Amino acid sequence: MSDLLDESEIEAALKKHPDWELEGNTIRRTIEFEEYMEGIDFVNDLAEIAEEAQHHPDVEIQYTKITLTLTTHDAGGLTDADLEMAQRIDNLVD
Ligand SMILES: C[C@H](O)[C@H](O)[C@H]1CNC2=NC(N)=NC(=O)C2=N1
Repeated sequence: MSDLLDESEIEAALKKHPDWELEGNTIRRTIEFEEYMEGIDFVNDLAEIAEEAQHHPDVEIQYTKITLTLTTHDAGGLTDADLEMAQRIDNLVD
């Protein structure tokens, strides 16, 4: 089982990933796209990455606004797997 991150590790991670916010035992990022299908294409690209990593964000689609929520369900909170996926998502967006 992955080790849960402690408060200082989470604080450091959020400084490294300023587009993400702590929400309980998850981190969340919202991305606004110009067009609906741009967001859908992004979600499809992300799904490939998540499946390869076997670490899947929760995805909320609100027209052109995509909200991603990361937590490690098997561990009941945030782990390094979430930080690694947050970095991969940031790379995909940039
Ligand atoms: C067997 C499979 O690797 C596990 O169920 C994976 C799948 N994707 C996952 N995604 C997330 N976010 N948390 C998990 O604990 C998790 N576990």
